[in-house]
Amino acid sequence: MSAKDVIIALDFPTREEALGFLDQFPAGEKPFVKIGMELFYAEGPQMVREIKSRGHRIFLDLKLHDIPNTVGRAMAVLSRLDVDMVNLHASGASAMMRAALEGLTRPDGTRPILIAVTQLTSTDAATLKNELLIDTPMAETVMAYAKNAADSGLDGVVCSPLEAALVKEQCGESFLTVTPGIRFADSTVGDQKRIMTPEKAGRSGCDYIVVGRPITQAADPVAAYRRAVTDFFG
Ligand SMILES: O=C(O)c1cc(=O)[nH]c(=O)n1[C@@H]1O[C@H](COP(=O)(O)O)[C@@H](O)[C@H]1O
Repeated sequence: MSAKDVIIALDFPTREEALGFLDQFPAGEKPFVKIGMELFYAEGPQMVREIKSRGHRIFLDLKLHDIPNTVGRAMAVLSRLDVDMVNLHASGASAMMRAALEGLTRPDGTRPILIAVTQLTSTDAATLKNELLIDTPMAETVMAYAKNAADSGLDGVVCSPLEAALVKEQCGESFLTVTPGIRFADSTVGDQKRIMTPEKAGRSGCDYIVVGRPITQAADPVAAYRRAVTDFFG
């Protein structure tokens, strides 16, 4: 199942802004995109269908986290949307992850890729210890969540690029690592804490890098996307 690609985070508040962004790409260039809470809450499932009909692969990033029954039933609804990847929080624990997998699987046995967020890339070691009250070091925490996700039958995790190689080592080469927290050396870091350049991420066992503001806020977004692709593939 392992693949490699750059996913653009379409973090826009309206359909017009999201489509306006995509319209800058030439007709034959169809980047893999992520639709997150902002765009989905604003525009709903129709936005997903419209972007899919334009030929993009879609990671629907809604980070589900609730009791197993609720997450399983919500995943069954999401499975009717033709998305390629969905996610949940691994901290919801294994019963929730198994319910999600079951809910997501369509009657014909197919389903989108399901990945689990381990620790958000905006969380650093101090926050982990002082606010989340997790005394285990970051890498060990991410690894424990990743193993739980793998044991629950999920396809991979969202982690920072800093942990990707270790996840691959512990959970197997085909277990996907989807990594936000990507910044060019000359990018603004913003709220991200565990970051890496696309170039280094490409050499660190990341299957997919998720890049938002360094592309969407660039003066030339198409050039910034191509720069990320070139750097990532090396
Ligand atoms: O699940 C995610 O996609 C995600 C997990 C995580 O730990 N960190 C993280 O930044 N993300 C998402 O990845 C994107 C990163 O955007 P930028 O920081 O603008 O590159 C955002 O849409 C986040 O919601």
